[in-house]
Amino acid sequence: MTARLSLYQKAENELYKMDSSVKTKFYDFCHQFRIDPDHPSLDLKPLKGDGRIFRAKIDRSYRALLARAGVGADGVQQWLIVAVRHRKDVYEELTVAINRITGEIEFVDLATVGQSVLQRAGLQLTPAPDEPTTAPEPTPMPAPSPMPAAQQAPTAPAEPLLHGCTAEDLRRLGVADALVDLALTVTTDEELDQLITGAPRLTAEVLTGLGAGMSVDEVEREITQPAATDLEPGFEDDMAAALTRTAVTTVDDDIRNVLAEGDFRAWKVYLHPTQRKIVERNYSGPARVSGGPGTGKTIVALHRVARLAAALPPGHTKPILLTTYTKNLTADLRSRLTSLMDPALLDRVDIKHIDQLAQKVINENSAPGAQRSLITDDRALDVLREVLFEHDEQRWDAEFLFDEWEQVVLGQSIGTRQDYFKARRAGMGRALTRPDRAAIWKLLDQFTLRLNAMGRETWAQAAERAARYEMDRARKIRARAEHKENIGGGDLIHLDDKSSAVRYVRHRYQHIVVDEAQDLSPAHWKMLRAMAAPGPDDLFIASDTHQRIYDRQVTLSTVGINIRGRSSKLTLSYRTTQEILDQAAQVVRGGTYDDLDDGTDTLDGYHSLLRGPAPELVACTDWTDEIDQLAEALKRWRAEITQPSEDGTVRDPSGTMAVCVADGEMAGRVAADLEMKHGITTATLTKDGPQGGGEVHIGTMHRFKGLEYQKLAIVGASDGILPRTSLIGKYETTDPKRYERELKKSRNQLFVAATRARDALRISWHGKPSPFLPSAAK
Ligand SMILES: Nc1ncnc2c1ncn2[C@@H]1O[C@H](COP(=O)(O)OP(=O)(O)OP(=O)(O)O)[C@@H](O)[C@H]1O
Repeated sequence: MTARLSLYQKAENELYKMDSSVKTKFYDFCHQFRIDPDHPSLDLKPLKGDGRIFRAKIDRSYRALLARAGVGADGVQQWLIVAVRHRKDVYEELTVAINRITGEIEFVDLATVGQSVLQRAGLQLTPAPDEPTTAPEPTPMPAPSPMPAAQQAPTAPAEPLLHGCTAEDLRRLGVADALVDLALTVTTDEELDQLITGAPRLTAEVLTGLGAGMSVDEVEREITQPAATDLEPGFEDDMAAALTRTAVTTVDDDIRNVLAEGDFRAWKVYLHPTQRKIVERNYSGPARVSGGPGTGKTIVALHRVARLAAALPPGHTKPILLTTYTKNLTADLRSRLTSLMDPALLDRVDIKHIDQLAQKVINENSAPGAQRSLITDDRALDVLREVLFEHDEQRWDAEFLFDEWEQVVLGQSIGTRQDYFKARRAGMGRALTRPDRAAIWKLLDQFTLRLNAMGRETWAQAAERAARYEMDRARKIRARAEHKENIGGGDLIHLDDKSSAVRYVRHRYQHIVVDEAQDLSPAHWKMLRAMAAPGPDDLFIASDTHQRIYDRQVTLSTVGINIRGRSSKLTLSYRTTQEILDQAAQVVRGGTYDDLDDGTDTLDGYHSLLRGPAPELVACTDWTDEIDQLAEALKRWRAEITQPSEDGTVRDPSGTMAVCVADGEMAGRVAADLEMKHGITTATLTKDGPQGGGEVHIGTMHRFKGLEYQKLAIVGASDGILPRTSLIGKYETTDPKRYERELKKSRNQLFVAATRARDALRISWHGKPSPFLPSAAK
């Protein structure tokens, strides 16, 4: 090998989409280049313009654009492929520079900037001359010629879109020099979008933020500063050092597999600098990452698990726990982690959903045959109703008491009547006097005794019991450590601690990583806290309280988890287009959201670089009309997805489209109507994942947590269904605080559902639209 070759991330993404015949020639090109970059068949030549950029021949039609990236420590010359272009699309207006904020190598091709902007800036693109033997080609993308005077708009030129910023501001924020003046001439959103599409990453993020109305200071705080790196003087000329900071793929014999993996590979390799910092930081205690939907919280959590596992000393235990709230998400985490990690290291990670973990603890602590079986909340409520009926109790209904039990009694692990008298009931609505509390305690006591007698317990009860066992275990570990310290260290074998179980008991895990943490209950947190010894990197929490869809509130500091000073935020959505994100943000706008602690969380700075069609908001006349129109949309989407690509491949549409509804009954109706009336095959989303082999996934909003689909339809978004007035309306007068909580839960469900869509979102209703869709009411 005489040259080391790397592939710029944007170039790799472009290559994924190219025809397989071009890819094959590209592999051959790379092979030849690494052996001898000066081989005559490659025809490596510097381009005019920037001077740092070279072009080399892949085949008759395609050219690789390359930059020299210094010499490696082993003396081998390094080259970076910044783009692969058809020879007709190579112009001289190309630049390679080192970004003053990130220190990364950035490539800018002005051919990707919109014509109107270039024209306004008075720029002409010059086709780069190709080999002289080539017959002259008509200039494929003629430089814009000035418009005839008669056609020129008589009105004053439109105001620049970024009129509040100066060139100096843009430079300070990290916009690539080659694009600063052009960005300031942009006058419409469309022009800005086009400029952003071809721009380097930080430039694109900064301009998107400014275009969305963020101030220069906000962009600096939310986008620029998190991406900043310490740079030595003279960094602008040190391409070899810049290469180490740039997201690239080293080109080796594996490049064929790399390109074959396509988009799937992106999240495994290219972490955003803000994501990478969170993954790589050493935390002195519990840490939290927050961020809107699709910003990569799960990706960060997975990479963090991989990094923690790689740092473990060799062994055969599972010192890392990766957990989340639901079963189907746990399966998803497992499959993504499997594709990210070496199997030997993966073996050191325990992947369990939170209830599975609680059950494991309970089983370990229960005598054989003494286990209680689980009962659903609905069934437990029936038992409570029976108790109330037998006591002829009418002051409080079963729902109120059940809520009180879950949120206050179990939520705060209250074990005695005296403690219940003192319990905090913030956010619970209806005030309760001391005699009220005495009566309620008695009723709840009867209720739990009855469940006990039936040999049953709810999930929340099981979680609370597991937390108590685990806290007890942690106390024993602490006592043993203190004892050992008091006696001056050493082995406890010959001392008074007779129980071998206590002697060998240890914390279950060294590191715990929690995804979708906003839905865990206080009992879950107490259990997790007790499972790892407090210390460096003990707990890592990924959450977004805007996506809390179960009625669980927790202040981590009250369960012994202190995340102060160890919180970070992600703001760039990798999943959703800006258009979908704007629609979804309307749903939760104006609400206040906690940060799992005493502070608040916002979606400030949340943005996307992806662009797509505006979400469709569709008013229908009745259910039949809604289903008919849905079926039409699904068929249209299917046709788009199965459109053959350049090389004739047709994509399998299964699992790329989904329909989301408010409840299970509606899911059944939609599936039956689509299948029977329209011949569209469906699969139902269950807690174990999609069941049935059909193409379109259908499920309730709860089931969509953490998932994503290329195209998604939300059906039945009517007033009365979102929110479900028949269920929660009664609280409006009897328990206004609970009413507010229920409304928020319902809003969050719609927010979660809407942000599952990657490219297309469609929301329909009949009757009056949901009040959570302000733009639909217009
Ligand atoms: N650095 C990255 N490069 C490429 N793709 C990424 C990157 N980070 C995240 N993604 C992609 O963005 C999508 C959303 O990521 P992820 O599921 O981690 O987001 P999230 O914040 O956990 O979302 P949610 O809160 O909605 O569940 C996924 O398809 C993921 O592969």
